Amino acid sequence: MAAPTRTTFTIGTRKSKLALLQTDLVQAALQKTHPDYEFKIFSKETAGDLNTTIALKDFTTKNLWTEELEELMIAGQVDFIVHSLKDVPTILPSSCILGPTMPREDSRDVLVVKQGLPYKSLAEIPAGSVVGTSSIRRTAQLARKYPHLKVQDIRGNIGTRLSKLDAEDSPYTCAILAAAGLLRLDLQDRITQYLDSKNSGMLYAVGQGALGIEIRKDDTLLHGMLDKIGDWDTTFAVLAERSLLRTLEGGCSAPLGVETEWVQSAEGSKKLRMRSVVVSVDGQKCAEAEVDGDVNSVESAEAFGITVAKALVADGAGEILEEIQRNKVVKEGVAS
Ligand SMILES: NCc1[nH]cc(CCC(=O)O)c1CC(=O)O
Repeated sequence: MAAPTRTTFTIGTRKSKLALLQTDLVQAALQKTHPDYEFKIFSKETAGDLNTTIALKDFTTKNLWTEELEELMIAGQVDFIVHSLKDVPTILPSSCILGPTMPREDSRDVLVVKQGLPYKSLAEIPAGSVVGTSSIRRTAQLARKYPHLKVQDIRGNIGTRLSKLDAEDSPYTCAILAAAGLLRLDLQDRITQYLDSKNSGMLYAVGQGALGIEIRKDDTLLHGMLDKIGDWDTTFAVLAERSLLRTLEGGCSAPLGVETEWVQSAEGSKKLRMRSVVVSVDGQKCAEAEVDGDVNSVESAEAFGITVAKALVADGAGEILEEIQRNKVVKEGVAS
């Protein structure tokens, strides 16, 4: 007798407002392509949600946001997990894979100015002002391009960060956040400036703005279903970005920025253009690469990521990353 057909699926997610909203997007898309199936949501607070004091870059475990949900999926309690792709480690447990990626939200970082202050761009923020961010990537790029600004940690969910920024006695003049989170939460009014390579030299995180749908590797039924809501342009772009990050082996704490776009080449073919930067935390050293690649399959996307990594290493990225790794080892040695 054939195995009974599964018609009910449980989606695992973190409990934050943004995570739940993103899960709703995936649920709605699947419900549309598979109207006869039922998609339930199981939400859970993860270690990453609960600990908001330790600086993110000092965590040694890299998958604070993903590990517990993965365990539930491997145990069969949930069928797939919806993540913010940028929080998903580049190496997954051997029994898990990412499914196709849905169209990406705006992938850029944005400037958010404290309520009541008049500044319209990062360039207008006065010297000595404090920028709120806890990301090593944003800190390093700010140190490089805006050395006259100071950076201070700002932690928590997006709503929490905005309240910390706006608090009357807050030290911050502005904060840098991902556009995607603000747009999804209907907080577009708070976006003062979209940041990119041209207007500010700020590149975004690998996978930013995209959703990562993680499934069990052997779940071919679900993989086939996700194919119907996936978008190849997004899937190939984020595969290439993740391959670049994996190759550099910096994990989620690498000060790596990317900017990926599809461009029409002179010969009329479509190419994936990737700008990338690795910056030392103090902003003193910087490696950059801009490469166009023929990307039209999972394999060519991953190969392209490796090509970009090589170009970055040729420009000095290896030394910068080794130095960060050395400092980490020293820090952990002192702490233990
Ligand atoms: N680092 C936390 C995080 N993970 C995902 C998002 C939302 C944007 C996205 O999906 O990329 C954010 C907030 C931020 O960086 O401002």
